[in-house]
Amino acid sequence: MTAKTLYQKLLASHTVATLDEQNILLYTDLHLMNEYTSPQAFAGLNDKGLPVPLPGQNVAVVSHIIPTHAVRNRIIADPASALQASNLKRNCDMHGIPLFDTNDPLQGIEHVVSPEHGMIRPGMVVICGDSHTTTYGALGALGFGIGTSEVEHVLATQTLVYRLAGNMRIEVQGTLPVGCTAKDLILKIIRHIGAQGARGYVIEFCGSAISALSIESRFTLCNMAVEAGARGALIAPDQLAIDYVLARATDITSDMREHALAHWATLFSDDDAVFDVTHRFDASEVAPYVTWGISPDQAISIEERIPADEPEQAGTGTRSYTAQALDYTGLTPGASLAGTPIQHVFIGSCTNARIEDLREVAQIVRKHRVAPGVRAMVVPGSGAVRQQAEAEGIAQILIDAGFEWRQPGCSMCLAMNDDVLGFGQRCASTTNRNFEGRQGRGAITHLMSPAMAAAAAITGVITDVRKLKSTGESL
Ligand SMILES: CC(C)[C@H](C(=O)O)[C@@H](O)C(=O)O
Ligand code: SF4
Repeated sequence: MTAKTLYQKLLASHTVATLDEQNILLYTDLHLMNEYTSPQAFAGLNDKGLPVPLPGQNVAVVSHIIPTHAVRNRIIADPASALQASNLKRNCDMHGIPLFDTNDPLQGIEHVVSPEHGMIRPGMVVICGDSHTTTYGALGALGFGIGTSEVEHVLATQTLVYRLAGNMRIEVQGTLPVGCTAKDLILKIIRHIGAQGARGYVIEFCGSAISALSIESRFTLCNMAVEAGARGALIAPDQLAIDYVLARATDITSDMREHALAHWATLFSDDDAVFDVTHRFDASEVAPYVTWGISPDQAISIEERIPADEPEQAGTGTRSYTAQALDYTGLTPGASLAGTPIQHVFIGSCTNARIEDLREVAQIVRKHRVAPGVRAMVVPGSGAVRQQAEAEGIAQILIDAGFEWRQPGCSMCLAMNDDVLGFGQRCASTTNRNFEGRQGRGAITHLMSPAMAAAAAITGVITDVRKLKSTGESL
């Protein structure tokens, strides 16, 4: 038997048919949907009069357009968004698809909600019309985003035509320094391999630093793999991942458990498996990372200087991407990012709005106040996260510090609801994309960890959280 990577094993167990050298028909265990990328797919299906044969293997969550004002009954004021939500409900009802609707107490961001309920399990193929479906690699599931036409195909057949990807391994050995998190690690990785550095590949993360990460930190890591262009991200499931799943997947009976455990034990890359590309990183070299530009790979450690402006792309006469980015973000080449004033702090998104993230923020802002002139909001990733944070007293710490404590949703991660930043506003954000206008027209996004965003909130400027700790200002 030839040695296989974990990715190849997952493909082998889900291949319905080989179509040609590059494409297979892939079976999918779970299809997640949101209100934003599903309407045309349902319309196509309904026009053709096709049923959804396996409705229980599809789940929908209202994520993107939902308002996050802290009121009990959320009403979507924007007519187009309200229509998307009501269409989703109608389509789910029609086809018997489970839905976390607008006012479901467990609603939230689809990628936060689904693992919480034990829906994501090692060895699964999970797809969604959303690029951050790579998140599920944290549990040893192959997750990836699909387009709307594919959503229709999946609804009708639970399969899709899948173009094979290459195998990339990213090995991280060593220990993350104090004050550094999975977010800093992934920003460093993306900075080094580039926003297209994993294009065409599924990344398998491995090494002692990866094994040492909590499951929530692994979600953060795999979530952002797509920002390096990856078609998927995987971490071989270990005991931590198995315990996480078994604690939540209450439908796994004791008979099924033995079978599941035996299967999950096979989910690793064989020793002799061949990777097309391997990158190695040393976790001890990670420092808090912050983006300075308009692409997630335009990131530097807080100790570095903003890169020099390259006036034009060599010989092309067109402005370099660095120059364009600096123009947009209004930063000075050669200056330090530390000390840059921010007007807004956003703690949220499928990258960093889980309970561990909020605990970390609370620990830093406890007994502090959000700096004058700064608006800071926390948007929990799901209703369950929100409830837990309230039960643990975290919400109160955040409120006492002056944060807005909001209802769950995507919110200002992409400003598709009414949480939109004003022109020229600079935001310390725990999200995953810093594209131009992502959080509002003319708004500037600095991606960073929850700890770094917390430090920015209480100081009003981009701040090295490690310095804050060493001066005893926090805790
Ligand atoms: C709206 C959706 C299609 C999009 C995605 O695919 O990722 C969004 O979630 C994002 O983060 O930009
Ligand atoms: S939280 Fe942000 S990145 Fe995640 S699904 Fe929503 S919009 Fe996309």
